[in-house]
Amino acid sequence: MVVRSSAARGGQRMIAGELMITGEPMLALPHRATDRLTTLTQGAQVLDWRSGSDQPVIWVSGLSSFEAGVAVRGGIPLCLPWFGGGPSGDPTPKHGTARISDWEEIGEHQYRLAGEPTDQFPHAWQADFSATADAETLTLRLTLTNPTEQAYAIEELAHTYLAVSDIRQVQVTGLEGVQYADKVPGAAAAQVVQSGPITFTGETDRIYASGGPITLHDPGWDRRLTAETVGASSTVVWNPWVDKAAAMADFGDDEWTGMVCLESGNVAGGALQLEPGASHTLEVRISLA
Ligand SMILES: O=P(O)(O)OC[C@H]1O[C@H](O)[C@H](O)[C@@H](O)[C@@H]1O
Repeated sequence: MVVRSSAARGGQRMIAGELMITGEPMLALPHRATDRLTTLTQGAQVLDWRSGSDQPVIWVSGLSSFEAGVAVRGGIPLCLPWFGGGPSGDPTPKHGTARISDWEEIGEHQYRLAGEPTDQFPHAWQADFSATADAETLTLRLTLTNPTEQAYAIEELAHTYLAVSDIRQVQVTGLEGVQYADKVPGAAAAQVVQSGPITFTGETDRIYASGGPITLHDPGWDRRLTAETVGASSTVVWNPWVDKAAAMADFGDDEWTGMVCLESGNVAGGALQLEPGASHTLEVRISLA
């Protein structure tokens, strides 16, 4: 099922809670909508945060599919137990199994998933996720537990899609002097050090070796958003720009101007090492500054 695009809704951004209120059968996936938050059972994915800002904070593509087993384009997918193609580049599905799995709802915006060993990731794991929000702050908590008797490395990432007025006008600060791997095809393989604020002038896809804190400055909406973390060693920054946006079926050709992904977690060289029986909690707080 394809949710009608924002354009088809008269320029209004699709707001998941609104779907409940109007009773339109548009959001086919099981979800929970409360005053501030909408989360999906699939992926334990935050779909919307109705903050105190006049403008949306969380971005969802007007072309996203909301079919079971298909990744939703937008919100906050959780990439787990690997990110991208994992350390070897081989595992599929991309970004791990968690975002397309049904989690068990154990409370209001609280979910649990018991990951079974697979060929791609031959270890059991458990994930507990919760999201809480008020007008100023959205807080995510993801606890990973290794229930096995073997230590292993595991990747995790809160893949936050943020709405912006115009990607060409925004800046991200907080990663100055931090090393990053540039994943844009054709980029040099060597690590680069960030010099000054991040600005966007083309396809951007980077893994920074720092969990922040970072600030997104959006002069067009006269807004600043901060992302503070506990237990994160990586930040991924992504905007597909023109060609990659056009190549994605679930991404509007012009939508790249209105979004940026600022993703927090532990990936690549910063993957978690989990000892037998050990747990690790990642906390991400996104606030209006
Ligand atoms: O299209 P998806 O599988 O949802 O991935 C969307 C994007 O996610 C991350 O930001 C990666 O760094 C990008 O390389 C990727 O293109």
